[in-house]
Amino acid sequence: MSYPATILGASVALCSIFAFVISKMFSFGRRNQFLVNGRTAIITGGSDGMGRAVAVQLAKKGANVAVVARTTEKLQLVVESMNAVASNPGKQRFYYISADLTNPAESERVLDEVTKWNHGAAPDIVWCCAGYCHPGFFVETPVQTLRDQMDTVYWTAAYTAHATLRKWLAPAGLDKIEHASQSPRRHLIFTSSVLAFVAVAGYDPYAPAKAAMRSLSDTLCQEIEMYNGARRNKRNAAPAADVKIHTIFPMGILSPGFENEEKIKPQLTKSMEEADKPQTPEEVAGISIKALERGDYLITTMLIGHLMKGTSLGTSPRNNVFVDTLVSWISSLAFLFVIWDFRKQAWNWGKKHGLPNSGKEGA
Ligand SMILES: NC(=O)C1=CN([C@@H]2O[C@H](COP(=O)(O)OP(=O)(O)OC[C@H]3O[C@@H](n4cnc5c(N)ncnc54)[C@H](OP(=O)(O)O)[C@@H]3O)[C@@H](O)[C@H]2O)C=CC1
Ligand SMILES: CCCCCCCCCCCCCCCC(=O)[C@@H](N)CO
Repeated sequence: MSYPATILGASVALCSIFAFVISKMFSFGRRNQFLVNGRTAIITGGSDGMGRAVAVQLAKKGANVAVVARTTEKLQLVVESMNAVASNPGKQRFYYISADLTNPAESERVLDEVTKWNHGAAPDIVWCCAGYCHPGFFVETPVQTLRDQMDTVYWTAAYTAHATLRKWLAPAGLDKIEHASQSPRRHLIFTSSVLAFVAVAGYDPYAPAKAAMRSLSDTLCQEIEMYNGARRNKRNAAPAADVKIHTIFPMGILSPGFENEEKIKPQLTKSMEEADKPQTPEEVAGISIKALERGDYLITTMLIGHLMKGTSLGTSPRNNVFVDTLVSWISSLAFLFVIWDFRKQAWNWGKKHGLPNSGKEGA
């Protein structure tokens, strides 16, 4: 092992032990911040991969769940799985809607249809998981694919958020405004990627859309406080419940989507992300739900993910000021090495193999 790698490893290990101890100290005895039992959730992209795992786990915890995606057959299977694990089989209800969420009118239809199904009440939890990744180098990728990625990754989430927040933030009649203690908060959850924190060559069509989602999340997270504050103004109309925003930043997830992306992923990209050991959708869903229960805002699912977030905290609200600050100090040093290493890997790749398509027919 080389000298910088040893120092890096030692500091990472020390930092994680320290961070773990401090975070345990702070979270001891805290209330569950993500109540799902008896509440109603929409999961977009709920027919496969992480979205499906989230849907099944929320069903297990007692939620009513509506899953949304395009393919009906897969959605029906998920409804069966949710029925099989429901903790309160007589009472819980499950539903699916086939919709292409790249169309904003469809996002509105989904919210309206679920509200109707939920006896006229808007859902309590909306978790955006829809999306897939089309990796490739920028100039090798047709412009239409670049646009498609923005549509499926960013816009499906932004449209869903827009339709949801328009319902949640509409002023309720004074009699409908409930005290924070009576009405648990509503949660809007985005699913981004660690690629919003750290650049990896070959993710040009996809990473910008995930970074845009993080920016929307940060901006909303600030703006939503105005609406939450308005609920403490006793004289005027205000939203019926407080709203919290969260974003999940997974590393690789062993899903059908991931299998497809592996088939077209450039070798250089594969070698850069070698340190990533993909997790199962169930692991990612479970870790994310635990973090939501702690009340976390920007959520990563494993050590390398925590470090990638640490180097890119910017002005995002912190989960824990001490732990996040400590990790960001370590990360900012560790990534000085990674930035240099990634650029060197790219340069060496070109030197060894030439242009990406050289030697291929029609290049
Ligand atoms: N897999 C990975 O390595 C990583 C994934 N992520 C992100 O996590 C999320 C889940 O990924 P993953 O578990 O791989 O999911 P999958 O690719 O396995 O499943 C994607 C889901 O989204 C649905 N979907 C796709 N396009 C649309 C659309 N236009 N309208 C409605 N639904 C749509 C799919 O159903 P259907 O096709 O029937 O519409 C399916 O339910 C995605 O946002 C992804 O970008 C983040 C980091 C890593
Ligand atoms: C000391 C710290 C060392 C850190 C090394 C950095 C390692 C980079 C790993 C990159 C992982 C990229 C996962 C992409 C997930 C994703 O979004 C796609 N699969 C799309 O679906």
